[in-house]
Amino acid sequence: MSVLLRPETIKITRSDSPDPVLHAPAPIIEMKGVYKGYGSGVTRTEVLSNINLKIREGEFLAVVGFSGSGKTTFTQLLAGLIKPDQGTITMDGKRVTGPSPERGMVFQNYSLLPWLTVRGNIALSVNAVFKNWSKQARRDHVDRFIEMVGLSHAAHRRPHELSGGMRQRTSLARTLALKPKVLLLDEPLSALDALTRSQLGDEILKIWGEERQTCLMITNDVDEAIMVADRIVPLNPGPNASLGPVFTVGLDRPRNKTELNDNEHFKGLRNAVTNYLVAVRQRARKEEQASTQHLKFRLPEIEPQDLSRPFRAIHNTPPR
Ligand SMILES: Nc1ncnc2c1ncn2[C@@H]1O[C@H](COP(=O)(O)OP(=O)(O)OP(=O)(O)O)[C@@H](O)[C@H]1O
Repeated sequence: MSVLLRPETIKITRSDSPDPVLHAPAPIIEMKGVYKGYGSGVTRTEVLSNINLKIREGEFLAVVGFSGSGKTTFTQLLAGLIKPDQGTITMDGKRVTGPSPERGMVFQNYSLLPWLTVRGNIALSVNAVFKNWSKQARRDHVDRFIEMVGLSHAAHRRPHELSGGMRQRTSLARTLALKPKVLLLDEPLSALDALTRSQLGDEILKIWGEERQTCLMITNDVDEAIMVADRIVPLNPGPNASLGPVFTVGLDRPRNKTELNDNEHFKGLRNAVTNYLVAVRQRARKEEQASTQHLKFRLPEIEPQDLSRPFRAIHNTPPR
């Protein structure tokens, strides 16, 4: 099994594809020397370390990483929900200092308001962002996005009356309806069963194809990343997680999962990304073991006492 650990960009492209570097559109988002950790003193956790990334306008970028590596932290930084400890994040050349409707985020756990219907959840955001529009225009807009995610029949239902897939569709429609320039998807499919996951993945791609937003998806599934992305960036295991080399996907769209299973390019790319992730995890574990090896505890030299029969203590007590 070959392990790819080259630090430069790894390009696995079809020979007839245009060179993705030469034809690269301008970056819409740029992260420069970004560090982020939580807590202070001995409880401090360094999560992300020296993150440098350019997200190109209109591209679909997937960030893959193991659980706990800092993927959510990464998306929250891009969304402006949290601030870097060091470094800068810019969008269209302007510094990201807080959340903005220009960067829409779809969360792992739907985060819908339970007392509102599908329409109500979407309308709440639309009414807040497009205050200047007429009531009818806002209503039509909400209906358009409900239809886009195939939920017209369930528009009146509340979250507890929806399946996981329908909740995630509502969450997606709510974010898309704000017409963000950049769509941030934080493991949007991870809570779904395999079939719904694949269907909703296809729908996200269809919508992305129509709207041509810039899209960043976080996932822990390499196959899923290859199915959707133009480029894949691994997030190395934390603490102090940094980004790995960029893998260019270069497969024609639309991509068909069943057909790709026999595609040599797909298999090669899957192996390359998976091997990279496995190798960096092994290296991280070894480094962790090495750093804790000197922490050996010396046990005090004491004889353990048998406390299982407390009555012996009474019998052994010398007479007064
Ligand atoms: N608000 C916080 N305060 C303290 N530690 C945090 C906070 N948020 C995340 N962490 C820690 O940061 C690390 C990375 O968490 P994060 O949620 O970004 O990873 P993740 O890759 O998205 O994980 P998962 O795939 O399990 O969702 C973890 O060790 C987590 O415990």
